[in-house]
Amino acid sequence: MKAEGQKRASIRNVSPQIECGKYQIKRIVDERIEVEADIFGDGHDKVDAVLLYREAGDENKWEEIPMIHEGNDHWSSAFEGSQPGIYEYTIEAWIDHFNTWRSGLNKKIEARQNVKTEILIGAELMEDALAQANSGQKKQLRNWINLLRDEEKESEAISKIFEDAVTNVMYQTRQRERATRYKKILKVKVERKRALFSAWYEFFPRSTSETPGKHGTFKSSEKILPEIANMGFDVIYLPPIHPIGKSHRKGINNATEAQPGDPGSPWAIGSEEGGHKAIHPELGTIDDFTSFVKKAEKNGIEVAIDFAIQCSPDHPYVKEHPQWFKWRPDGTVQYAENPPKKYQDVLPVNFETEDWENLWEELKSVVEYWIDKGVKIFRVDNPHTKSFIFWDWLIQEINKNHKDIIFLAEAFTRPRVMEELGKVGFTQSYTYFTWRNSKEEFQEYLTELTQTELREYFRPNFWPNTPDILPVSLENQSEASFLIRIILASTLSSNYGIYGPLFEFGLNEAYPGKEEYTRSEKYEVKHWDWYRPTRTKEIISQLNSIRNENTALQTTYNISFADTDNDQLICYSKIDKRTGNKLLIVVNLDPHHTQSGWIKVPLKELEIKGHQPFAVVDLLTASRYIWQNEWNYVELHPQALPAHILRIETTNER
Ligand SMILES: O=P(O)(O)O[C@H]1O[C@H](CO)[C@@H](O[C@H]2O[C@H](CO)[C@@H](O)[C@H](O)[C@H]2O)[C@H](O)[C@H]1O
Repeated sequence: MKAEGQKRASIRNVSPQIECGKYQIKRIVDERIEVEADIFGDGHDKVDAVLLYREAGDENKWEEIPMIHEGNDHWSSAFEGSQPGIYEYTIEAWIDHFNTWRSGLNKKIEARQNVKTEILIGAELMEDALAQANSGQKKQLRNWINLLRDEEKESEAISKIFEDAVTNVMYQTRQRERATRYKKILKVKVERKRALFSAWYEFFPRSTSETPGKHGTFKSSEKILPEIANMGFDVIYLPPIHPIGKSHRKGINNATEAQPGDPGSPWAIGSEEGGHKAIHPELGTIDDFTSFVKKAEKNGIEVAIDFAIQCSPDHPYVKEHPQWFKWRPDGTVQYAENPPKKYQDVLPVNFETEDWENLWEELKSVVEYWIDKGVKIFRVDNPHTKSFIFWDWLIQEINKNHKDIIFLAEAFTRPRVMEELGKVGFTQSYTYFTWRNSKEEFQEYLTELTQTELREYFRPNFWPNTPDILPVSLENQSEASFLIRIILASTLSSNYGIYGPLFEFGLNEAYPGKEEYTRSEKYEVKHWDWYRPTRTKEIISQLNSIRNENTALQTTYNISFADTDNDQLICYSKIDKRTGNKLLIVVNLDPHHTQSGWIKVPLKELEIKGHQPFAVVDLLTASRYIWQNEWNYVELHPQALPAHILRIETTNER
């Protein structure tokens, strides 16, 4: 290229990008993508730069946004994706000759030097700009050139040079052939809002019958939808809904042998009644399922199903595609595991099979089958025991025709492995929240999730409990512990979920020596009084309404921790600058004792002027307080309410 050797701007350290642009970063619609870089030229000439972005596939149609110099050669700008899809972005920078000349001229004027020649150079720069100008701009440029060349009008010329009109025209007509384009085109996956803001409720449809001892169905599950909607959940997640195998079926309390009548674990997918595209007959028919999905939608709830790639020995795949399993010399397949857990009732699929292409296509067809039945959210079971390269392919393939599909990675494993799943495209991920307990642990973990590179690709979903986990923080604990955990989950993270109705009923009995529920629903049909009111239920409804009404709780990435003088009190602010919604949350982490102390309100971040009174309203109790100082006293009784969710009202309001 002709101008290649004339390029003088350097663009370095561009962020965000993951592993040199190998993976896409993640955002939702209308969420800002702040792009930063070090941009500089040789010598002392001034540089300028623009951020370029476009929807992928829209070749050549770049939108441009000026970049701002933040100082020390560091530049920034931001853009947003207006609809779900892949967007591309890059940077272009160049030596800004006009601005360089004008600031030199200014210095000479200030030093009272003769600027006659300088002004003539300015006229030449304007002449160069004519080639890029439209007809209106050409007219303006010619007038200014004449003025700059008129020796009689030097002072008029000087004041013209510094006018905004000149700045604008010279900016719009700048020469770009010597501009440097950043060497890479980076990508961001823009998703629908639910990818970042969701409240999940997991339950077993088989436990929804009104008659004790009877197997629940999709029809009986429909009846409890209003109850779940009243609590404010917007995603229902169902454990696998497919036929359950009989061979090596598990019994009560994870027994490796079932007794007659034991229903088996729903994750033991597949029997002579069908596999991953079939419905467990006792739950109903495919029509019952689609009707359930529609009823849920009417209640403002999306249905998420489980995608567990494993097969009971009775699954049709085992006979039809034996090449997808790793057979041992004794003619058996080693059962699946997630060490130290053993899944004796299921066979893992072998992702190293020679027939991997057919396997991948079949699994893709499973996801598409359920999308066709109205499902848009998949909770993926143990994705870390399947190959990353498969997930990378599958998620991209599905997103080609369905940009609104959400995949939640259920991987409680090593950090690097969980991170890789986020990188290859999982929309949301389960986290270590379940095992974080102290103020220091929460602060450290949230800082890692929101302030490091993880922020770009790992979207957390916080779960206080799951059918597999009754954590120590809830085991044998009272209502206060359940409230503390759900207040933390729903306010620290914009995506959160619970396994009900055990959570709202406060069920807390663990299997001896394990972090699991005793007599787990995973191996039994239960009978619950779904309509039993509990205080936890009431507070969950309140929390979900607060989340819906306060945009500051609709992202995880605006958290900022505040000082407290008591380690049992954790305090954090959440601010939405666009809407002006400002919250300050204080939680007593001690479920057994009243804790009191002083919290330091981040006045600057909340835009409160020091020593001016401001009102805070507790959204949980509607109590209103006027505070004046930076440090304020709080006292939280866990048996009453273990937290304040304070909305900062207008400053100076009494
Ligand atoms: O391995 P995780 O702890 O992440 O748990 C998930 O996957 C398990 C395997 O699918 C699943 O385990 C349940 O189903 C198994 C297969 O039927 C059975 O052997 C286990 O005893 C049972 O817990 C677990 O529920 C799921 O969340």
